[in-house]
Amino acid sequence: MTDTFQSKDIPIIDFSLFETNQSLCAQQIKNACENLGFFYLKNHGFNEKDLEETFHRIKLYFDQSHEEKLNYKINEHYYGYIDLRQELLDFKTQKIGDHKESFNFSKFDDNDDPLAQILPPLFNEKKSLFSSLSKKCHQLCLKILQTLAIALEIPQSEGGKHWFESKHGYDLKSGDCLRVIHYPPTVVNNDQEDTRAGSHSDYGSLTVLFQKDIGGLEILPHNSTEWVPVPIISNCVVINVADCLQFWSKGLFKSIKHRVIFRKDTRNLDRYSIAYFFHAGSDVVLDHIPSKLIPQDDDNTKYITAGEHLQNKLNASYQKVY
Ligand SMILES: O=C(O)CCC(=O)C(=O)O
Ligand SMILES: [Fe+2]
Repeated sequence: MTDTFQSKDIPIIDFSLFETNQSLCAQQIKNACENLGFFYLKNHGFNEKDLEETFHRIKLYFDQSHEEKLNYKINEHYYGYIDLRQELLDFKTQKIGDHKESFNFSKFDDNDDPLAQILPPLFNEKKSLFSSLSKKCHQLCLKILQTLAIALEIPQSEGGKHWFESKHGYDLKSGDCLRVIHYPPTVVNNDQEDTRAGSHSDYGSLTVLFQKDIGGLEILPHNSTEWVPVPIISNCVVINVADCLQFWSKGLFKSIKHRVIFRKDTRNLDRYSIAYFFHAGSDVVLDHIPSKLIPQDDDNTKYITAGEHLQNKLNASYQKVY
């Protein structure tokens, strides 16, 4: 990767290839995960009308009073409402928290588990919209992992293209989270620093990101010093590799830093986005991926679980105790 990397170099992968030419799809996704760790996906299968309706609901939710939102504030499992400035993604350099508020949904339970997350009324009324989005994001990520397993040539005897799947079941306890985010306009004047979301990498295996109307997302490609905008491309979702998959693949797949800045032209506008953070089950041991393309471990390698990996990351990034 050189310093001349530009937005137009971010790969756009046509996911209809998953049905028509899986090995080509696998090669393209593997290349993107190895080189940049960030790519657009078109023909991803999400219904544009449902996404419109979801964004509309999200706006209604964040338009409510602060008191109302605090009735469902984030709990010890990291699900619920997260206040403005409460999260500090770039905890090493930023002095104040991100200029955003968000709501984290746990995975949706079909069995009416009494311990399941209680949703605010505005989300509960449209629960099926959010539950189907959560499940579709999860299924998409499973397919992406299938393509990686194909490209990694994981032997059939080890599970072949399904190797990652049982480790990421929707029914497993994990850090998976559908997050909706509202970035209000900045109140800080021009010569002071403020940011919508500080520089960070994501924690799990993969992230699916839906941006809408207002740009500001930027990436810092591996070995580069220049931030590169990730413009909104209609009908495309953004996929990125996250830290756990980078760790698990011994650095073959890149989890790169990204951030959301206040662009001059849109700093006075609200921005909304939706992210699905896709994780391995908390008890899954991040041991060797059976592929000759993954560097071998030495005998002293100590394996940790996906849950331990995530906890290390989370402990550092929240300012407040719950
Ligand atoms: O809102 C965005 O575009 C990016 C959000 C993000 O990177 C995150 O929440 O991890
Ligand atoms: Fe992120």
